[in-house]
Amino acid sequence: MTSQRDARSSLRKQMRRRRRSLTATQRRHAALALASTITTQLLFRRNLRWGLYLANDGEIDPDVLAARLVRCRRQLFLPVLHPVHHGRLCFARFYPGMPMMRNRFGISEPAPPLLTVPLWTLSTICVPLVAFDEQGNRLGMGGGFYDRSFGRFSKPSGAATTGLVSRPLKLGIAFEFQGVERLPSEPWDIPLDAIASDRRYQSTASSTTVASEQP
Ligand SMILES: Nc1nc2c(c(=O)[nH]1)N(C=O)[C@@H](CNc1ccc(C(=O)N[C@@H](CCC(=O)O)C(=O)O)cc1)CN2
Ligand SMILES: Nc1ncnc2c1ncn2[C@@H]1O[C@H](COP(=O)(O)OP(=O)(O)OP(=O)(O)O)[C@@H](O)[C@H]1O
Repeated sequence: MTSQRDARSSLRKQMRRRRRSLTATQRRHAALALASTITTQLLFRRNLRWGLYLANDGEIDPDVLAARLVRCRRQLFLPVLHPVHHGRLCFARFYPGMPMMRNRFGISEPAPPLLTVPLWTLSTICVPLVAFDEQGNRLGMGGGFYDRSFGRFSKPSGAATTGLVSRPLKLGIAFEFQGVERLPSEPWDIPLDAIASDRRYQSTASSTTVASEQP
């Protein structure tokens, strides 16, 4: 158990170092390529409400994707550290130019008063990754925020599901080099439905259905 924790921790360090070491040009190319891998998918046209993130610690930047979503009149939401439920995230509507404040990790988030929405009302949540595997297992920054937030909505039951549609679609976002053959999963890990990188878009083995709605 401890060795598994050590392995995750050293992989986290290694991947974080590698992504921070990219040049500005490499980052720009990757951000453009990432946007292309997503905008060519059906879900880009179908899905209206997108959870994104503001790049931090060398993460692949979804800013080009965000600009294209805004141009296509999609609604954007950003994660905010939950003010009441410690260790969880809530998602707040984001408008370019709105007032922002830094959270305790130094990441900008929409400032109060917040327009938060239930997680299941989003169609896609782009999840920042430190590492991932083909099965949809993920390694994040180690706070457990996404796992805790997804936990209640992971099963295709109740309000999160209408017919075959399971919401939100959990779309992991990363540089291609962050992919590893096999990540040991922990009991609390919620697998991703799909992964988008600067090279490809791929549904994972854990994926059930693609969340979609007509504009
Ligand atoms: N862009 C982005 N936003 C995000 C996340 C993320 O991974 N990326 N999160 C995903 O969960 C949440 C924030 N979680 C985070 C967890 C740890 C650290 C971090 O830098 N940890 C430091 C030690 C922090 C400390 O002083 O306690 C470190 O590991 O160096 C950052 C964000 C919500 N927003
Ligand atoms: N659903 C949960 N309920 C309670 N504790 C949890 C849950 N999910 C994760 N944790 C706790 O959070 C800690 C960090 O988990 P983990 O290493 O999987 O984070 P991560 O997936 O890398 O981070 P993040 O989800 O923020 O990207 C773990 O030690 C675990 O105890």
